[in-house]
Amino acid sequence: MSKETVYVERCMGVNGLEKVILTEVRGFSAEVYLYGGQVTSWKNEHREELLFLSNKAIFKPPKAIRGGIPICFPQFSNHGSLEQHGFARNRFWTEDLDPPPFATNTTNKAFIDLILKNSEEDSKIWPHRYEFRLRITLGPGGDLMLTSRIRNTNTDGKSFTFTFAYHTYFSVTDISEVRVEGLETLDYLDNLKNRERFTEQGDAITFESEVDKVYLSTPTKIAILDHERKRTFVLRKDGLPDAVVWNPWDKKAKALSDFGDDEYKHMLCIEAACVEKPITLKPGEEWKGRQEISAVPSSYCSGQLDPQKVLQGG
Ligand SMILES: O=P(O)(O)OC[C@H]1O[C@H](O)[C@H](O)[C@@H](O)[C@@H]1O
Repeated sequence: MSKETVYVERCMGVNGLEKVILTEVRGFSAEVYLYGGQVTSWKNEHREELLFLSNKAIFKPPKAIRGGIPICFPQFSNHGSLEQHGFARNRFWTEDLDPPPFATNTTNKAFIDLILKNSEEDSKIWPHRYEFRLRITLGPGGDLMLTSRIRNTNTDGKSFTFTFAYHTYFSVTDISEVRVEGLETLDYLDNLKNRERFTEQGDAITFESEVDKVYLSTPTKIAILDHERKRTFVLRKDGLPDAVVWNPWDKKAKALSDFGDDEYKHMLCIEAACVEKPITLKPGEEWKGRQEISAVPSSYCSGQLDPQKVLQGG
């Protein structure tokens, strides 16, 4: 008798924190912690982990979990008076049992709806009422989709403004063998140079030192090529014009207490974001931001493998 797929399973994760495991028929899976509303794992049909999660990640509030896909809301980075990356990543989300319908109906079965609302405590630092609905879906082909719907439910007539990011940590074999496509020639703000604005030169983005840049008005599709593993991640986004690229490299890695000294070699953050032009919502208005990631064999998507290596059969 064939084992039936359990698409959504609720269980306990590290330190007794609640988590949800999504599984698809072909064997892909994803894990989501209610703490942070955070994806911490995304595996392909061979059970290979596709996201980076630090060996030193701390699963203990109020610390945010280092890795996976933290949600930065209502503030990205330190662009404002709130704590770094806002508070959504270290709050307990709840399951949204009756979410409003989506415009497009799909037949996906492996998904979970989460919700975060204002609390009395948070109102002291961010005096607004809101409903943040997050749907996390694992598609039949293994794609991981995150859809955020944020609604202003203020009753005092006030608008609110926020910045946002899906802070995705991709797992890569060797950062010095990784190339990012889709951000060439774009303008970016360099966080390592007081957010000064520059224009990207050259035709490929590769990595040989610390990087912390906010690329502006990027295309909706970005590819991350892991040459060594011959795997390409394709990130598609909607409603999120910017893309943050971050790798702490050796020195900054050492300064992070929840990050191994050498782990920077095996991760790259590419973050679908809205940073340069914050979003403002009037009471009753809703904003939607979507990210979809997939992992495909490199030759399929790029067609730009190193000719030298191709010739040598490497
Ligand atoms: O250490 P965290 O608060 O999680 O932030 C990690 C990183 O997130 C983003 O990528 C920012 O652009 C970086 O400046 C920051 O260092």
